[in-house]
Amino acid sequence: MASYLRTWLPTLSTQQSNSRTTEEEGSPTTPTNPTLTIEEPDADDDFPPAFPAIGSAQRISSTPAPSSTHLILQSTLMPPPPLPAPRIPGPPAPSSGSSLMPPPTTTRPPTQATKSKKREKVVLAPGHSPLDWAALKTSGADLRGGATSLARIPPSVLRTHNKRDDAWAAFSGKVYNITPYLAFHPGGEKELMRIAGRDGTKLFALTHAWVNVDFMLDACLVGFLVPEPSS
Ligand code: HEM
Repeated sequence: MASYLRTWLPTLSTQQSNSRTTEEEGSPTTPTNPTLTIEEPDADDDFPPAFPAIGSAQRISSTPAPSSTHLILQSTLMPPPPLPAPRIPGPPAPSSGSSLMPPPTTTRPPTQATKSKKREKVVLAPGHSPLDWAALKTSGADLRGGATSLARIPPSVLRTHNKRDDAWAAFSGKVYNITPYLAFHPGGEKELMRIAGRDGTKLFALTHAWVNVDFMLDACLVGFLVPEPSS
């Protein structure tokens, strides 16, 4: 069968002969014309061609499969694993990164210094949500307490507007009538009244610097804070 195939596949025959020559390092005895080299079927001759072909790029690039002897050889060369450290009974290492113990900060009760000041949750009256304030602002209602023009307001004048029904406060040089906003303030009326009649820039920035006071109270602007006139 192999001889028959070789007659039809001369290239295969040539390849086989060549590969055998390379493997056996023998002298090349194969004639150049494969059609003339019809050999008798031989049991020893029935071997498949080398795959990948000898000298092919595939064979060169592929690494040889590790044989069992190769593995054994490698393992004998490997150093033995380190012995575990002997366990010494005693107190656990303090705040070791690998320890499974919880950090002492979570096991110790909080001291007075670590306790934060509790913020009281303010419940706004119905109809006093931030959306309601936005609607009131754009409604055209008088939120300036009767002021028709923007005034120059010294600290002495500002101080007189410190009542619940007449409260002004200054923020970054601008004076606002905060009275209509008191009931809408998410932080509560009490907190907002702390700056009634004075400059609240610092306290405002400390509490919530992210709030845009100029936008929220633009309809409440009554004037600008100016230095006290010299007498
Ligand atoms: C007129 C100026 C002010 C405006 C327009 C204003 C506006 C606001 C707004 C919009 C919030 C909600 C912020 C948020 O949820 O992120 C808020 C919360 C708050 N404000 Fe003001 N605020 C003013 C002045 C003040 C002042 C002077 C204080 C006094 C300390 C204060 C104390 C608070 C507090 C404690 C909260 C938190 C409320 C909470 O967590 O529920 N605010 N304010």
